[in-house]
Amino acid sequence: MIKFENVSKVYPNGTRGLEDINLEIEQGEFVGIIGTSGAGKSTLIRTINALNNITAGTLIVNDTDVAKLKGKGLREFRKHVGMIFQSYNLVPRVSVIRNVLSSRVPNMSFLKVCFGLFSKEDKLKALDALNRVGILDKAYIRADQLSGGQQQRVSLARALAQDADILLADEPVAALDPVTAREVMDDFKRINQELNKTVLINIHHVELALEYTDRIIAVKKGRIVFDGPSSSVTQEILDDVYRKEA
Ligand SMILES: Nc1ncnc2c1ncn2[C@@H]1O[C@H](COP(=O)(O)OP(=O)(O)OP(=O)(O)O)[C@@H](O)[C@H]1O
Repeated sequence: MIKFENVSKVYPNGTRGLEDINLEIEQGEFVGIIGTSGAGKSTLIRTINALNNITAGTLIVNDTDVAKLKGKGLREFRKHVGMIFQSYNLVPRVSVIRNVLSSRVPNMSFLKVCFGLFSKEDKLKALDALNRVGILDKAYIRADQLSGGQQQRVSLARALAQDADILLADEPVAALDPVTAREVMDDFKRINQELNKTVLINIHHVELALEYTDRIIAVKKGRIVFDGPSSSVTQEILDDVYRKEA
């Protein structure tokens, strides 16, 4: 479970990223986070794996007080939270399977990492993850030889092979054409349903968010202005979320 209690985030330059956020997300939810550019969507999801530290309030993720984490505890915690970026963040000149296996590195000894000695279990896990996103046949191809949609699937497979139970995706389909974007959203949906992973997606494509996610959280100026079932989002709510204010 993810629980924000009166969480705020002020960046070192004084910009207020989040303002008094109160939120509970149960394991297995599929949540879309919407809002205008600069509203605080990325800040919100990046606090969950402590990529952004919070400056007030309490953030509990799977019974862990995230603000108190450091060193080994933080590394251990991050194994449970996978991150998927708009730009895929793959190692381009390396095979797909090596990219997916990189998620297993935190579980390995230094020497094994140096020699690339992944266990049979790790390899099977990586292949299973690639199979789940439909690109098992690409396992031994270099990552930079794949299309954008395929690269995003590798990124998703990497998060799955990590055994994360929470997947945070920051604009995962923004760089993809409409058909490929849907295919990747289908993957997220399937993984959410089959594996009961919590999925939080920052997404500018509102129609995709409404169609695929179960719950919408709308952010405006660092505050939550709507939180409810995707099916209950009306045009009036969207007009309010996206209204530019002077
Ligand atoms: N590292 C930073 N230092 C200072 N201010 C920041 C930093 N990162 C984000 N901000 C500011 O915090 C606010 C929220 O930004 P955030 O990136 O979370 O918005 P967003 O909703 O994800 O926007 P977008 O859709 O454009 O990615 C903005 O005013 C932004 O300028």
